Amino acid sequence: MSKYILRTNKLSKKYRNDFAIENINITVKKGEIYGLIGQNGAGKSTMLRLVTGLAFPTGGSIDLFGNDNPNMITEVQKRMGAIIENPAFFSNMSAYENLEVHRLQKGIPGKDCIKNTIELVGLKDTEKKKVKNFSLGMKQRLGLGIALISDPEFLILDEPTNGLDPMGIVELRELIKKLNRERGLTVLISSHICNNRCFNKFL
Ligand SMILES: Nc1ncnc2c1ncn2[C@@H]1O[C@H](COP(=O)(O)OP(=O)(O)OP(=O)(O)O)[C@@H](O)[C@H]1O
Repeated sequence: MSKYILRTNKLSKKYRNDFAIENINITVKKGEIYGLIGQNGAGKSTMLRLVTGLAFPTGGSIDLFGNDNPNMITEVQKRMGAIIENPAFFSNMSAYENLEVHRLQKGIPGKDCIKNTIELVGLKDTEKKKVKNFSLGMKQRLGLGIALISDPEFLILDEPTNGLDPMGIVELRELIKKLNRERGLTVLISSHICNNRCFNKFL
C-alpha cells in the first residue's frame, strides 16, 4: 500500500501569461500534518484548488492515493475533506441542519455522523442557534465539520486560522492535532505566517 497520500510532479498553473505556481513538487506522507507556508499571492490557494480538483493544472501531475489519472478525481475526492477559502453556509439554519444538507448531498446513510461530527468539532452546545449568529470561530468549526462529515482520510485546510483570535487559533490547532493523533488523519494546511517559529508553534 502507498505510504504517501499526495505527490505532485512539476505542478504548474498559469493564468494568462503569469504562473501562479510553477514546477512544484511536494509529497505528503500518510499520517502527517504538512504545512504549506507562503506570503500572500505565493500560490497556496491555487495549489490547494488544484489538489482538490477545483481547478486544473496547466502543467505537471497530481498523484492522490497512488492514482494520477485526472479522470479519477471524483473517486479520490470521496476520500478527502477540504475547506478552501470561505465555506458557504445556510445562515438561517443551525449547525445540525447545515450538516444534514451535506450528509444528504454526499449520500451518507444514517444521521449518527451529524451528532458525532458536532461533538468532534465542539459545537454540541450551539443547539438550535442559527449560523448567522455564530462567531467566526464557530463558523470555522462548522466548516471543519462539513469537511469531516464523510470521515475523510485526507483533510485540506486553506488558511483556517484567518480571522481567528489567539484563543480560536489554539483551539483549532488542538483539534487538528487530536484528529491527526486519534484518527490518523493526514492534513495539508496552508498559512501565510512566514515566521518559522510561529508556524512550528501552530503545529
Ligand atoms: N482565477 C485567477 N485568475 C487570475 N489570476 C489568479 C487567479 N487565482 C489566482 N491568481 C493569481 O495567482 C497568484 C497566486 O494566488 P493565490 O490566491 O493562489 O495565492 P495565495 O498564496 O493563496 O495568496 P493569499 O495568501 O493572499 O490567499 C496571484 O498572483 C493571484 O493574483
